[in-house]
Amino acid sequence: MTINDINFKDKKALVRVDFNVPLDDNLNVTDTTRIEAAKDTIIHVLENDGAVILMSHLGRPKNKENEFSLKHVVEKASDILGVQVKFAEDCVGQSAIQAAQDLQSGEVLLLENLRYHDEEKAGDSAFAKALSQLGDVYINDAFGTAHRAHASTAIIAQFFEEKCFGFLMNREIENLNKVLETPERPLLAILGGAKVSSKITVIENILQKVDHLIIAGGMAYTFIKAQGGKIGNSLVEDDKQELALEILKKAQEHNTQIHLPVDVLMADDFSETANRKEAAIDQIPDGWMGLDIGEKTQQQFHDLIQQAQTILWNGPAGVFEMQAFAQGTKALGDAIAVATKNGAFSLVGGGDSVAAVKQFGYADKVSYVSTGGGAMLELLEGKTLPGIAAIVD
Ligand SMILES: Nc1ncnc2c1ncn2[C@@H]1O[C@H](COP(=O)(O)OP(=O)(O)O)[C@@H](O)[C@H]1O
Ligand SMILES: O=C(OP(=O)(O)O)[C@H](O)COP(=O)(O)O
Repeated sequence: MTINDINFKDKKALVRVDFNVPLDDNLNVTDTTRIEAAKDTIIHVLENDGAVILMSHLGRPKNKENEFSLKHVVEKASDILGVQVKFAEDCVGQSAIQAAQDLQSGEVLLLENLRYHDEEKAGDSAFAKALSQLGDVYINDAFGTAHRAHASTAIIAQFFEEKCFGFLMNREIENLNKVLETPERPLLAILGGAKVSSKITVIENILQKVDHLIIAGGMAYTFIKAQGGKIGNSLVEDDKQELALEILKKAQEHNTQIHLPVDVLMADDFSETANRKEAAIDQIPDGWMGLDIGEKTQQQFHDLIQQAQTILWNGPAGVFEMQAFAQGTKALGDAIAVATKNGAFSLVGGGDSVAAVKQFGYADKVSYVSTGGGAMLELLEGKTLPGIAAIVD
């Protein structure tokens, strides 16, 4: 059953969205991407004479702290949707039931943070049932939370006859499939970021599928050291060196070419004002650390990216949060933008990678930017996401 098969007339659609958006110190929303991404699903229900009840979590509250209240999101959501969004002080109980009952077709109601109740994360069945009684149809459009087996994502679906994914969820799955299932080749994956250990399953799963794999960022030094290189004080996970060698060997078996940086921009301190120098990647002296890829590497990666037909990017090439070490990540973004303009399909995902792409102005120059961090990584690891399985099953 897809969203287009459902008749929403005079029905209330209970829509799980991921409105887990960043707020500043004054509790204003600073990035509206996830709200905008859910818009077409919400508008579809309204245009088909239904009403929408939105449910989401915000942050990781412990004790119903005000800073995690979804009331801070109401104004931005109203602006984006072009409809005044109503708000229920709780997601279950009398206030929620009354607000849902009063809701008319064409109206939108946002429920208070699901995680104000421990039952949400516990995947509590009675809580899921109570939520389900607010609506007639269930739509899951919360891709960013699809890797969580929570009440509103994985448990609630069983209480509905009519249930489906929203448009965002469909888009995310479709675009990921363009990379993982039916890529135009050559397929290139670029993995960066800080730790090998947090992405090891991604590397292992990706290795079997891609033609080329670039390993950049802080992750690269564990591979360089494992091969006998001198990495000075660069980030390293010594207990993962053996694994790094195994990965290099496996890549050969799969005929996958792994590309590591050949040079590095190093610094004598982890700070914006540190002294900086370029060096060969395996010749970093003690007291220095690699914080970005060097110019030669940027050029090599640029050329490699131009040869790819499908490009997946997760994880920055350096400490891009500091301007002094942002150049390598910018160069990757630039190269991917050029390749995309020339016809390649490019997908970017991961919290920090997406932040970098937006910060440097490449969000509109790649084919698809995922709204999921952890969710996208788990899909890349080859896992089935509970939020997806609950609808498909
Ligand atoms: N050479 C490096 N040394 C230390 N940290 C690095 C290095 N390169 C990148 N990083 C850091 O990695 C972090 C991002 O990693 P990660 O969370 O794995 O990315 P993503 O969220 O895109 O999956 C950034 O904070 C960045 O500063
Ligand atoms: O922002 C989210 O995850 P992400 O930062 O990995 O994309 C989701 O809303 C999930 O939140 P959670 O990691 O608190 O379960």
